[in-house]
Amino acid sequence: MGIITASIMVLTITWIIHFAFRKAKFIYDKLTVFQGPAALPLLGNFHQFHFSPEEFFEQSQGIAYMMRKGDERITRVWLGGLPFVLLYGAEEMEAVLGSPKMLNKPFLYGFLSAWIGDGLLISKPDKWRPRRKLLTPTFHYDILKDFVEVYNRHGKTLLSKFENQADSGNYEDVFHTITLCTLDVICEAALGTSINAQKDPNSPYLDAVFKMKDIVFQRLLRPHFFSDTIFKWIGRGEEHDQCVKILHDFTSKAIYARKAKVDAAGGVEQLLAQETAEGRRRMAFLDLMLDMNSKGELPMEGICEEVDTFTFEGHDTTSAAMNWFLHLMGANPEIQSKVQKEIDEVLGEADRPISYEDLGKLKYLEACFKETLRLYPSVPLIARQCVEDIQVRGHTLPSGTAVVMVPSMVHKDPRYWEDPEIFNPERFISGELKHPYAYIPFSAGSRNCIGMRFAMMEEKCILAILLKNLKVKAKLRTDQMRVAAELIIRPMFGNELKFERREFGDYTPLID
Ligand code: HEM
Repeated sequence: MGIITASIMVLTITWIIHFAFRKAKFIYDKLTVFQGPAALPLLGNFHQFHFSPEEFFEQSQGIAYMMRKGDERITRVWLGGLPFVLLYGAEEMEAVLGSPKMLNKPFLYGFLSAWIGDGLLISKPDKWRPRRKLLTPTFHYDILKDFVEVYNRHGKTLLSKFENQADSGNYEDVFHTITLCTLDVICEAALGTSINAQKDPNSPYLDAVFKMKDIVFQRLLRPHFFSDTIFKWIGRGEEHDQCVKILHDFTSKAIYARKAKVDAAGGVEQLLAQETAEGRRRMAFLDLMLDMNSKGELPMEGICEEVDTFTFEGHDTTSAAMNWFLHLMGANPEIQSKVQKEIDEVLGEADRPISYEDLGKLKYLEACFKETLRLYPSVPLIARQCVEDIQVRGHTLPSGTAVVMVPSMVHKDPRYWEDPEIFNPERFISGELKHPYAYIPFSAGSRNCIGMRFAMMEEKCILAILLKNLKVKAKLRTDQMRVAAELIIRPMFGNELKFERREFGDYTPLID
């Protein structure tokens, strides 16, 4: 019996090794057609990378540029035994992002799962498909209109902070201040309750949000912490678990409290009608999801993971974009004046809230925002996992390969963009995209950003409030700014801005 068991074990192990070896060889053979830096056995290109926010991203882009072959924008990198393929051409992006076979995310996204569960951002296609179909109508304009009041209110709080800064006459790094504002917006939109981040920035919830992002990012940079066991044992596992508890306690308390109100009123519609009659109707994504729950379409657990997903994905991305936009305004005074002229024309002199209709008229501001995202797409890398072989420009990307797409590179490809380094919003007014996948700040294809319209409206509203009332100047020129790529891209030396109050009709630039 012992001999039989031992023989079966030996045969099984031999078969596994044989299978793994054949698979590795298959992948290796397929990937050798792509250019990439020379790799060492087992280590791959690991030793050639510097795993820091300012270096890793720059190095990856540098390698990708250096290794390009003809018209192809494909580079291969081995991190240890793991094959990665970097793509940065529009055709290549289309082959991946437009493919129904490429909906899986690589394991690295899983480091977020303790926080955002199996929500839209990281779920596997079988779970993702029906969930995305269910939630897409939630982001329709008819619903988003209701959030304009939320953008206005939190935008005004941000304005009052910057007005105080204007009175001091100092340059200050505004990155964190803006993040608190976008957190206020997304938490209220998702949960229906205000977290008052701008007024009370020291709450345990906020502390946990910032710590958790740092923990996840630090883990991404340290492959020896990829294993859960090692991470828990010698990494920041304990701190991680404490943060997750605080984050989940906070959101589930709000979710279950709202559910209790819905149940007591006899349904979401009844509760909203009651609240409207009392003059305090405030819609949130949560209400829509609780309605889905009452129809048996979405379990409570699903609501929790999607609320956490929206709050995670919906605050840093919008904050990064708003920060870069203000930097670019502060570095390009003529363009700033043009935006202010449009704001004055659309909003007039009176101090009034911005309406949904106003947002539709702010075309030049929108072009400036799109141009900001071209130069500084908030999400530095978009990745997919091949679970079957796919064809990219006549080559096979074998199953098992992780594909990493770099939006900032396709956004600066001279084949699609004239003078790609220049901040020129006019290109979004007059020009047409030369390729639909040449501009992908919100990703593209069926797994693109579900919050894109929400984000565009939020940004336009808050930025119009700020620029209606303030002039801005950036301390550094754009060519002096360096990018640090974390979960989002941020200005490495901070975003130092100075403000001055402005009146209707004043288009003179702010000078030192
Ligand atoms: C300027 C702001 C934003 C930018 C640049 C942005 C960008 C992106 C990108 C590039 C992706 C694809 C990520 C990937 O596949 O790895 C994505 C996905 C996603 N975003 Fe956004 N995002 C923004 C704002 C928002 C907001 C405000 C929300 C929520 C209200 C949101 C919710 C999501 C969700 C849930 C996904 C996953 C979608 C899916 O896989 O079905 N995003 N976003």
